[in-house]
Amino acid sequence: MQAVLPRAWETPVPAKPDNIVEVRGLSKFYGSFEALKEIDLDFPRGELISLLGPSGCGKTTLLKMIAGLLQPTAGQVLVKGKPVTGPGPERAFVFQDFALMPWATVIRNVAFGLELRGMPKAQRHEIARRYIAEVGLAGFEERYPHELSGGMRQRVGLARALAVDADVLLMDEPFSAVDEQTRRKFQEDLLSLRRVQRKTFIFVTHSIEEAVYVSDRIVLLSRRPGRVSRIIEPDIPRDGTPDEIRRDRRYLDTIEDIWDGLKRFVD
Ligand SMILES: Nc1ncnc2c1ncn2[C@@H]1O[C@H](COP(=O)(O)OP(=O)(O)OP(=O)(O)O)[C@@H](O)[C@H]1O
Repeated sequence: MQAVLPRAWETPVPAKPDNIVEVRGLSKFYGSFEALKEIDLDFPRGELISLLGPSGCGKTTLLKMIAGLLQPTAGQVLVKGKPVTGPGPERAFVFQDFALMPWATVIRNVAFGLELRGMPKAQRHEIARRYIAEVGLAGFEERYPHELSGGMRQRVGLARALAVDADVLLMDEPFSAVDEQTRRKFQEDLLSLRRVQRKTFIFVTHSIEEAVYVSDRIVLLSRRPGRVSRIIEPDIPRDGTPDEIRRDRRYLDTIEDIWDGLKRFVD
């Protein structure tokens, strides 16, 4: 009997993953010091991805190369399929110290990226007000950074990044400078922002718990020169309360599993 061959139009075409950022063969030397080695990574659109690894493994270096703030020694970063040669409007970097202008009000700080683009004041302030409200700072538009707590300044930094409507938000330890309560509140805000906006968040953290709690995907880097050691997709329930999630067996087991992998890199 003759074998029945599938006809061309019946052959399923595998869907191309929608990767907004692709990192290909990326290496970085600082002089003769090798900080990162041959990194290959895909960052799917709309996901929250964290970079985790021992101190000095090159997390910030990787983030800055994705931002276009630092040139790789070898390899390249592609954003929407195009090679990165410098910073671009589709990526916004939220700095660790949020780099707010101390002499400018919250609204001016949030609207600053739009001001640089030459957008008229009324229009940029309308947009800025929307994002200030979205990060929970309505009513603080006319305040100055020194009048705000660390957690509030952090939100201003986030609102500024959101206001320029970048597809990718790059965050270097966004939760490091605040107390635990603010940190947890901010994590919830980040998760709800991710639900409503289809942004891709890439962030550096030192906290395994935090990475597991907020991430769709965790990239674990090895000790320097940093390489991709593992990629973890935490399978934890997202529909419970924060306390329920933090008590869930899968959440706790994922933390344990990552710690097992990480502790061999710690001296
Ligand atoms: N401009 C620079 N010149 C020389 N060496 C650098 C420079 N920037 C970073 N390094 C070194 O490269 C390595 C990676 O630095 P990077 O800040 O990317 O690591 P990291 O994983 O973010 O560190 P941490 O977790 O401690 O914040 C470190 O050993 C660091 O000392």
